[in-house]
Amino acid sequence: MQFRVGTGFDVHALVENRALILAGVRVPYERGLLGHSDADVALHALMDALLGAAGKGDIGKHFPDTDDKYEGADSRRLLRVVVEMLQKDGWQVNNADVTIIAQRPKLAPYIAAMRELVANDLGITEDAVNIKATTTEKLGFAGRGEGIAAEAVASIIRA
Ligand SMILES: Nc1ccn([C@@H]2O[C@H](COP(=O)(O)O)[C@@H](O)[C@H]2O)c(=O)n1
Ligand SMILES: C[C@@]1(CO)OP(=O)(O)OP(=O)(O)OC[C@H]1O
Repeated sequence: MQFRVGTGFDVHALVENRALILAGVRVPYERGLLGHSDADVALHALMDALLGAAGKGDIGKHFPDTDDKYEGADSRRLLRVVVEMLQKDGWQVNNADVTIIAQRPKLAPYIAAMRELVANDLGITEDAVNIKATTTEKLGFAGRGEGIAAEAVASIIRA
C-alpha cells in the first residue's frame, strides 16, 4: 500500500459584485472573491494538495487562467476532474483537512454543508473531510478583509 501527503495554499481578493463561494457553498456576504473561475479559494487549496500528493503539479498547470474554458468555472467540477485524474493513476483520496483564513464572514454556520459537498466530490465519508475557519485576529490582508486565504492537507492511498 502506498500513502502520500500533499499541501495546498491559495489566496483571492475580496471585491464587490462577486459571489462568495467557499468549498462549494454560496455564503451570503456583501463581497465575494475575485478570480478567473468562481475563485473558490478553499477548493483551489484542496485541489493543489491532492495534485501535490500525486506529484501532478498544480491547478494552474491543469486549468490555466489564460483558457476561456475556465472563465467562471465551478471549482467543484474542477475538483471532480482532479479526483478522476488521480483515480486513473490508481489513487484514492484518503482524507482532507482544509483551513479557511477569513476575518469575516462567520463561516461556522456553513461548515457542515461544505463538508458534505466536499466529501461527496472526493468520494469519501464526511468523517474523512475536515473544514475549519480561522480569523487572523484582524492582522494582515485577511484581517483587514482584503482577501481570503485557504490552506489544505490531503492524503491519498494506492494498493
Ligand atoms: N471566518 C471565520 C473565522 C473563524 N470562525 C470560527 O471562530 C473560531 C475562532 O476564530 P479565531 O480566529 O479567533 O481562532 C474558529 O475556531 C472558528 O470556529 C468562523 O466561524 N468563521
Ligand atoms: C482554477 C483557476 C482557473 O482559472 O482559477 P482562478 O480563479 O484563476 O484562481 P487561481 O487560484 O488564481 O488559479 C487557478 C486557476 O487555474
